[in-house]
Amino acid sequence: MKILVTGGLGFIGSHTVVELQNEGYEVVIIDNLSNSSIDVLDGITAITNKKPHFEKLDLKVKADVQDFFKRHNDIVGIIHFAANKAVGESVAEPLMYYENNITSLVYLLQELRGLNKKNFIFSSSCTVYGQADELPITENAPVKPAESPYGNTKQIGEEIIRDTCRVNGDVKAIALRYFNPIGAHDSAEIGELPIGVPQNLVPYITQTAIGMREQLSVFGGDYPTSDGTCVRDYIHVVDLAKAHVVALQRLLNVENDSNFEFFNLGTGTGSTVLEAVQSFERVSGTTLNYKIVDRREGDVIAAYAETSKANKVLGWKTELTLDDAMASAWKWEQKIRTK
Ligand SMILES: NC(=O)c1ccc[n+]([C@@H]2O[C@H](COP(=O)([O-])OP(=O)(O)OC[C@H]3O[C@@H](n4cnc5c(N)ncnc54)[C@H](O)[C@@H]3O)[C@@H](O)[C@H]2O)c1
Ligand SMILES: O=c1ccn([C@@H]2O[C@H](COP(=O)(O)OP(=O)(O)O[C@H]3O[C@H](CO)[C@@H](O)[C@H](O)[C@H]3O)[C@@H](O)[C@H]2O)c(=O)[nH]1
Repeated sequence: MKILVTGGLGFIGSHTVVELQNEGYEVVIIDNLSNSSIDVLDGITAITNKKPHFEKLDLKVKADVQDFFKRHNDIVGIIHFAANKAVGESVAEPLMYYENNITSLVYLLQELRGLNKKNFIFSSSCTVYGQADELPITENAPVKPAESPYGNTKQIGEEIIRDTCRVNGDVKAIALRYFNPIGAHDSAEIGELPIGVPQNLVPYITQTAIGMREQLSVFGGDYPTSDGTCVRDYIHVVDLAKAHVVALQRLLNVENDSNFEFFNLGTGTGSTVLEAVQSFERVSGTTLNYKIVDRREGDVIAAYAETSKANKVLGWKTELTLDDAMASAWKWEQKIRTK
């Protein structure tokens, strides 16, 4: 069965391609390489022994998207990762974010018309909840006004899919709201490759430990949490990737009342920034140079998932720990810097 993975050479997409291939799916990747490298294809192939079909294509170019689907009208499922994802950049360049994240989605959904199987999985984010009133966060928590254009593209994206499903009963869609994906494949063949100075915690930690950055700034030590630092739900990217396979299987095999569903994907456990640092120090055997500095604008205090919907309905739960994720991120960082 042929599955299209957009953004399949990116961080989460590449790990999902591996899990799909492991389950026997035939994978076609679209990526414009705006935030990834063609080398990732070799990394995937080294793990699975099967090179996925790859097309360098920009989803913002409607004619190219239409042409792609003319040649691949036997696709039975689409997993749509391709998007810009840097929160700060989206504040500075809102139209770039709206153009890329929204038009790509619309062009893909338009092409569902020509497919016999119209199954669609969308990468959403826990950012849609903002600072939730209650923790852990259930799928019933209200969607809060977006803090950034990036966050808004995820909210609008979900609405576009909901509206599409409402009038097209044969379209089946699932939005997956990721908490904080981290880590790398255990083989260290693929992992996270941020361009420039990392904005996210874990790549900043590993780059500090390897000597590329002098010191980790811990943003805020006076939050109302157990140690004063923010709480997040860090999920191993391999666990996250596997959730896409079960979500796809649900779309392919299960008849249910709703043709648009959404699920939180997290571990259900919150960790503070300092607990994440301690986990890294534990598994790497290094001492990290860090300093507590002022709060970062826009950070929510705490976010972690209530995962029982995904556990029960998808039959999925995380298997890997924060320590596993940190160990894999460290292994990956060490491998790419010694290449
Ligand atoms: N990483 C996170 O913390 C996180 C959290 C929540 C949601 N998400 C969402 O998950 C998805 C994947 O995230 P990621 O961390 O793997 O990001 P990533 O940047 O590593 O991967 C995205 C891929 O999409 C490609 N791409 C972007 N625009 C494209 C276009 N117009 N045409 C073709 N390819 C294009 C990029 O080159 C890249 O390879 C994104 O939609 C992101 O918003 C990520
Ligand atoms: O150098 C750093 C980087 C981060 N942090 C802190 O670490 C935590 C996690 O930060 P980060 O890794 O940047 O993740 P989030 O800000 O939670 O956002 C990520 O997770 C969201 C939910 O999935 C996505 O929407 C965003 O795109 C993605 O960047 C926060 O408390 C940050 O203040 C630091 O203290 N120092």
